[in-house]
Amino acid sequence: MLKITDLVKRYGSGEPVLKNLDLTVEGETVVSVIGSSGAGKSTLLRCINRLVEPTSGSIVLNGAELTKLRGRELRMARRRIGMVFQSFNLVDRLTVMENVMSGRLGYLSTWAAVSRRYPKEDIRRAFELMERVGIAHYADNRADGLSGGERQRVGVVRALMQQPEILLADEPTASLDPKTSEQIMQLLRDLAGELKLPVLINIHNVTEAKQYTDRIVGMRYGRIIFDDAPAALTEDAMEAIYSGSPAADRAGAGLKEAS
Ligand SMILES: Nc1ncnc2c1ncn2[C@@H]1O[C@H](COP(=O)(O)OP(=O)(O)OP(=O)(O)O)[C@@H](O)[C@H]1O
Repeated sequence: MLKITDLVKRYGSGEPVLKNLDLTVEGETVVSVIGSSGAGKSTLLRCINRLVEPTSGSIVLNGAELTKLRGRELRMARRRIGMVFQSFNLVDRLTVMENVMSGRLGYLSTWAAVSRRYPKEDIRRAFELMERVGIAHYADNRADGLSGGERQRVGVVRALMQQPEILLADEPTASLDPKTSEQIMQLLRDLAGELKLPVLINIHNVTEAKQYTDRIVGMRYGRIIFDDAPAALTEDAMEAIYSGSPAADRAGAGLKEAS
C-alpha cells in the first residue's frame, strides 16, 4: 500500500506546487492522475520515487517511510518502485535484453553489474516477461530499431524486472499513436491484475483514463480536488479540474471547497 500524507513540494522559494496532498493507493488498483499542465502530476510521481525531493509530508510504501531515506537505503527503496517514462528512457545502442536487464542492476553486486553477469533466474524472468508483452523475438535487437509501442513495452518490462511493489507511469502513452496508446494502457491494466501490482499513471488523455483505470485522481494546481471512480467524473468535475488558474486556486476556488 502507498500512503501519502500531507505532502508539500516547493521548488526554491516559490509557491508550493503540491499543497498538503493525501493519497492512498492499495492492491492492484490502476489509478490515473489527471489535471492541467502545471497541476503537479509529474512532481507527485517524482516525489514518490524521490527523483524530486519532497519539502515535507510522509510517503509510506508498504510500511517504509520513503521521505526519510538516504544513500544506500534510498537506492534499496527505489528498486521497489518501477517507473515507466513518456520518452521510454532506453539506452538506444544497447539491445532489448540489455535494456530489460538494467532493471536488475539495483540487485546486483558491483562486479556482477559491471561484468553484466546476470543470474540465470533473472534471465529466465526477463524472457518470461518479454514473451508476455510480445517483444521476446526482439531480445537481441538494438533498442533504437523498435517502434514506439515496442520501446514502451521494453520500458515496462525493465520496470517489472525490478520486482516493484508499485508501478509509476509518467505519461506513458503521450509519445504513441492512439491505437498503440490504447494497447499500452490495456497492457498496464492487465499486468496490474496479473502481478497484483498497484499502478499510478499520470495521463493527459481523459478518455483513456476513464476506459483503462479503476480510479481517477483529479489535480488542480497542487491539490487533489477529485478522487473517485471514472463514472463519477462528470462534466462539472472536469470543469473544476481543468478550469481556473494558479491565481484563482490561491483565492480558494475548487471542487472540495465548492461542495
Ligand atoms: N525542477 C523544477 N523547478 C522549478 N519548478 C518546477 C520544476 N519542475 C516543475 N516545476 C513547476 O511545478 C509546477 C508543476 O509542474 P509538473 O510538471 O509537476 O506539472 P504537471 O501537472 O505534470 O504538468 P504537465 O502535464 O505539463 O507535465 C509547474 O508550475 C512547473 O513549472
